Amino acid sequence: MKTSDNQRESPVVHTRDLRMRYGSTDVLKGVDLTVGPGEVVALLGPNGAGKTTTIEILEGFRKRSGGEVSVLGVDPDRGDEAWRARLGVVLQSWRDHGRWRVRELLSYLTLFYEPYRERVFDPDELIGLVGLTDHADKRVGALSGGQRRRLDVAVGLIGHPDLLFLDEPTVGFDPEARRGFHEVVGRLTGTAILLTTHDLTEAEKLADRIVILVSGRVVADGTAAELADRIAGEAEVRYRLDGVEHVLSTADSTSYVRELFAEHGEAVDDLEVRRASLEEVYLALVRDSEHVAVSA
Ligand SMILES: Nc1ncnc2c1ncn2[C@@H]1O[C@H](COP(=O)(O)OP(=O)(O)OP(=O)(O)O)[C@@H](O)[C@H]1O
Repeated sequence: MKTSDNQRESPVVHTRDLRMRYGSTDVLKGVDLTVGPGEVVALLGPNGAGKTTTIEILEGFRKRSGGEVSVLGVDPDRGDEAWRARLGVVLQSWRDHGRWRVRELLSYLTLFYEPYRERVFDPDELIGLVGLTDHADKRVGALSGGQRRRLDVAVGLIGHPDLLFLDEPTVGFDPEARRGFHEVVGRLTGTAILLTTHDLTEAEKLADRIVILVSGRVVADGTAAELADRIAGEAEVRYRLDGVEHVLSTADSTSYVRELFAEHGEAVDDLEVRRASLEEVYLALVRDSEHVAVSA
């Protein structure tokens, strides 16, 4: 679903001036965050920026110091079981369930969701979706790190959540497992997702919108392309003409390429148009924001 469509409906997550203080340290300094129905939002930021703290407040695991928070229309500090059953949570690490078997655990968890949800996942369907079919009868404690993480994702999804929190979901995945996970997320429909990650390729691939948090403040919020426009209005165009390589920067690469072909047609070879990568955009925004935070 497109961001513009989502924003017309009431958001599944909405915070205004969210604040968190540990002792005398302010770690969230007025965070405004919105996630629309079915929207996938990536929360990025350096270590210690406040991403996990934000997610834990939204999940109802941590009590905020100030500001307004609504998750699925409810203040997380007052969320009941029925509210919790609409959420899926994949934390950074779980330490429980080692003696359970994969299918057994997921089947058991459906019992919690069934009284509240119209639809829960069939455990075997979900096991297939996360690529654990060959391990369905294994004890959880005997899974590899990556297999364990796939199970974590399955645990988060079993109740067919309206909103799924994923805190660094693919840490420890091999490239194939990561791709498998991205496919799983891509196939989910009707579930809004708020994920944290340090993998910018993952953020760009999965997210409709990217929110960058630095030192407890949102410093950027938009699609990857919108963020790129903020720091770099120009794209780099490379091509080869009569065997000679040309490289130039232009603010209107579409018109440039159109004119290039109109003039030279098939003589143009190896054409490449490159905008700033999300990594370049991210590093520039974080650098600027940290500079402002230090000099303020
Ligand atoms: N229980 C706590 N008591 C005191 N300070 C805390 C507590 N939990 C987190 N902090 C501090 O709050 C700040 C934000 O931490 P948080 O875990 O939210 O950051 P993060 O953006 O998720 O970082 P990372 O990318 O490293 O996971 C950090 O400076 C951290 O040391």
